[in-house]
Amino acid sequence: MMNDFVISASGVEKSYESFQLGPLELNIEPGVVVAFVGPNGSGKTTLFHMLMDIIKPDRGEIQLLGNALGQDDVLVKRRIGYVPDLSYIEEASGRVEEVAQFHSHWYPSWSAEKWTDLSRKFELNPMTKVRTLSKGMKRRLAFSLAVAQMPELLILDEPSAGMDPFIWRTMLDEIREFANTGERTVLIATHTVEEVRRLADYVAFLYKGRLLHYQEKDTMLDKWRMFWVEQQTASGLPGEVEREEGVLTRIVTRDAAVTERALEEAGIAIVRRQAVELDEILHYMMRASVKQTVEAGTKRGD
Ligand SMILES: Nc1ncnc2c1ncn2[C@@H]1O[C@H](COP(=O)(O)OP(=O)(O)OP(=O)(O)O)[C@@H](O)[C@H]1O
Repeated sequence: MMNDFVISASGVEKSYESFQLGPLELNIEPGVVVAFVGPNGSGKTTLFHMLMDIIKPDRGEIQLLGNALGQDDVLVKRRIGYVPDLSYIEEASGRVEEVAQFHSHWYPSWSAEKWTDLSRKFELNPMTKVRTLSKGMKRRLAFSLAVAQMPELLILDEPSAGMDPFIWRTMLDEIREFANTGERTVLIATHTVEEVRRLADYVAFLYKGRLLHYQEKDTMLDKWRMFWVEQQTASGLPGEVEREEGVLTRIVTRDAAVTERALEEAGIAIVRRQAVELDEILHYMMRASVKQTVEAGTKRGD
């Protein structure tokens, strides 16, 4: 399996007692920022752990930066910056500058200049003992170390958790600047819509271990629409995600063009149309997934 993707996952599965991830197909091209969204327990961290080879998939194949996982791991890992959900920083001993020193030896693309800049912006005192840092400060440190590595691939698992709003803005600016060259790839798991809005080129929506949507954010914003129609229409139009009957019927669609065509063919005029905001799209995705799961369960008699 040779390709130009930064990440390529095929038929990847991982099962725990009460959770199954996959089967997952995912191809991520270089130079993009992908936001992984989805409710708690949908599998974001599990997926990142598999990418980082912290856990092994039960089935399937993952290629990272052109290498199958499990081969040349050390060399590949040196090209990846990773901010885990529970950072190893929690257990790091020594002072901030010692941890940075250690990093600089390990990662060949380490930029001392970038580290100096980030440690200043994130107010990291080189002499402070890492274990005495507050939760948010540890997060700042983990983020700064990962970015100063200047990796080809940056994987961030809820990086803003515990950060104050002021420093959060600094982090967003840094991620944007980091991704701006168009050569580096960033994966970010987040519950913050603003991070998706400001950073993402692609949105990956996970629900109960399944990748239900993987789409360019701008395409998504173009395709999702709300239509209001006067006449009653058969429900379940192509693209329809949700509807609300009233004086006018409001239809939410994830594919405006196909829904519009179906309405046209049925001779039904759209009296009003409106764009759907990103937070609403994520909300509807979530609701549609819950509904599908309940319906599938009812059919199976769960
Ligand atoms: N070692 C494990 N043993 C058993 N179950 C596990 C293990 N690790 C993860 N899980 C389960 O896998 C599921 C997915 O968890 P994961 O942490 O990947 O979700 P997430 O999308 O990152 O959630 P959050 O948004 O809360 O961070 C959860 O139900 C979790 O309990």
